[in-house]
Amino acid sequence: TGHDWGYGVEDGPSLWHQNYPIAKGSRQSPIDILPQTASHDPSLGPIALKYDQCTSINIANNGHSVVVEFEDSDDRSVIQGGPLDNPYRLKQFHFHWGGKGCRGSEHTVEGHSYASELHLVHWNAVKYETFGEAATAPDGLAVLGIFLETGDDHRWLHTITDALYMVKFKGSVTNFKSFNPKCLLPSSLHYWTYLGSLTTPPLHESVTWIVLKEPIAVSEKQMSKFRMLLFTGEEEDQRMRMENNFRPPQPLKGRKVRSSN
Ligand SMILES: NS(=O)(=O)c1c(F)c(F)c(S(=O)(=O)CCO)c(N[C@H](c2ccccc2)[C@@H](O)c2ccccc2)c1F
Ligand SMILES: [Zn+2]
Repeated sequence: TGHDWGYGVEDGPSLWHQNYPIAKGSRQSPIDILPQTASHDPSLGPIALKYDQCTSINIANNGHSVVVEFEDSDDRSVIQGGPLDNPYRLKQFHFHWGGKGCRGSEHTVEGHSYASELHLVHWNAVKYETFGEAATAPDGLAVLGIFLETGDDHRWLHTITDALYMVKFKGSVTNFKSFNPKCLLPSSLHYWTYLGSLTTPPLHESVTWIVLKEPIAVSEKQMSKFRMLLFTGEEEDQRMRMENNFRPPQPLKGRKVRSSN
């Protein structure tokens, strides 16, 4: 069966509700963030990212995004603090991006889209046995979102963009060891946080979103390397460039967005 969803006219975000009715649920992501409306919550402490012992395994094109997977058999790389009651284990990170010079982020800030958005997906291994189990629990996942805007070259993103040619086709995977995503963080860890969902099917409403306020700068040349990836496999004759793999903002439905300071 493979995946029954995508980002095209025939299988895109506006149609996902047909196979995934939760798409019209009460805590869907992404959202448009309104900084003035976000309530500053003094009880919200800083987030802590303990990635120093992290172990990346591989980089893959899964037909929806480019994903770097991590070893998550112990608490070697976790996010904690902020709105989280437990440490959450880093499982993978991936990106969303647009077409040439267009919008591509999932979250927007007062309607403003960024060129791309990096998601670091973590799961609550304290309360749940497996990430699959965590992925369906209301407090199972924590995703750290980082905006990418075009500007100067990002010296560490090269490690990723230089590897993309090896995973051009859907289903391709290659070794990608000892990459520490700490190098992709902006200088400030100030954030907005709210309760939401995965932004791709199965759209489980299991995510505590932590979106950093400060974007990182990447060059247009680096962004263009993401766009040479393909949604399609090597054996398919119709080549489809991987771009605009983002879900648009979803209704807030009364949710509160909180702000660290
Ligand atoms: N924007 S988002 O963070 O919501 C997001 C994506 F946008 C996204 F593209 C992926 S994906 O893995 O690349 C393909 C969709 O499954 C995942 N991956 C899911 C996942 C991976 C690791 C740990 C938890 C969740 C996805 O693979 C998944 C969801 C539910 C159950 C199992 C796996 C994901 F979480
Ligand atoms: Zn994502």
